[in-house]
Amino acid sequence: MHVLSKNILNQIITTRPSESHKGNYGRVLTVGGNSQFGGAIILATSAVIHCGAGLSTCATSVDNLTALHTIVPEAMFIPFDSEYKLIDALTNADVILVGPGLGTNEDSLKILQIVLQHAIPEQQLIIDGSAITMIAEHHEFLPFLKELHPILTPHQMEWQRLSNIKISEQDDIKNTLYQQKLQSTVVLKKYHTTIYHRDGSISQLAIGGPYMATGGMGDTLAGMIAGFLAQFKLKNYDYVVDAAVYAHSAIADKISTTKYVVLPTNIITEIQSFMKLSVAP
Ligand SMILES: NC(=O)C1=CN([C@@H]2O[C@H](COP(=O)(O)OP(=O)(O)OC[C@H]3O[C@@H](n4cnc5c(N)ncnc54)[C@H](OP(=O)(O)O)[C@@H]3O)[C@@H](O)[C@H]2O)[C@@H](O)CC1
Ligand SMILES: Nc1ncnc2c1ncn2[C@@H]1O[C@H](COP(=O)(O)OP(=O)(O)O)[C@@H](O)[C@H]1O
Ligand SMILES: [Mg+2]
Repeated sequence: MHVLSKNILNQIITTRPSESHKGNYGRVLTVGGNSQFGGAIILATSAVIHCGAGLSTCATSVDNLTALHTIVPEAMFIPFDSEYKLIDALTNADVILVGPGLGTNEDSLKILQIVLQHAIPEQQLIIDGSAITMIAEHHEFLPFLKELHPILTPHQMEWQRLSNIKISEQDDIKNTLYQQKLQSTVVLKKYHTTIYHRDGSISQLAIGGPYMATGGMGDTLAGMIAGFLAQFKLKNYDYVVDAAVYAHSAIADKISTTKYVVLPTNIITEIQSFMKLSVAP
């Protein structure tokens, strides 16, 4: 077990080469946000953009279009119920995040199915929120995980649904056993979030705290992981995931010195300054 420290940040966050353009910093597709949970995908997409991904497209309910463009005009939009537009966007993405606020009804299920069928192992796939809950209920999706090797970001109840390991019984031995079966990276979100990597190594946070317990905090983390993966293209992406998870809680800790609770939008506002300060000297 490796306890993450701030050293991870300046290993990953580097000065950008002058001769570069948006295409060098990754194309991200975020998929989620039904008419009830639009905030989730807007937070995730905002986090992607504030981390520095080059181009971001949000596939969401048309109900969220005005809010999305008001909050992050940098994001492009496609309606997530247009099958051909979704497939086209999936084909063009380097990194795909599916699940924040997607919901779990028949329409959500169809969208998840399209994503899993059209993503390829060369892309980075992050699966969060409702998408994890649906995979837990539809075991026919499990073979896609073994083929695509995604990054799963469950909270403890989502992990219980997927793994059948009760929250009270979740420990590194049981968690690793199931995570290895899935052939996926698992970011198990909790007080001192633990990351189970595909090579069997485990990283853990020793930072973060209850001031982070606000809806949308996990959606923001998922967006940060996507934004980091899009631009920091290391062969060993484990370190990139570790860095994003560390940065999310480190920003929260910093804000919590002057604020009783830390909102996801507070984190998003701080990402750019925090990353600037984290570049290796
Ligand atoms: N602004 C928006 O649009 C927002 C949209 N959102 C979107 O909503 C969708 C549903 O996601 P969800 O996480 O809100 O609900 P769900 O999956 O049912 O889990 C909650 C259940 O699990 C239990 N529980 C136990 N341990 C837990 C733990 N450590 N962490 C958390 N929960 C824990 C918990 O127990 P209880 O609270 O009853 O004690 C409860 O019974 C998803 O797509 C998400 O992206 C949200 O992000 C909010 C902001
Ligand atoms: N007590 C806590 N200590 C540390 N981190 C916390 C605490 N409570 C919540 N968090 C963090 O907040 C996020 C919650 O994720 P999640 O439940 O998926 O939120 P949402 O789906 O509402 O966006 C995770 O990153 C988790 O680690
Ligand atoms: Mg969540």
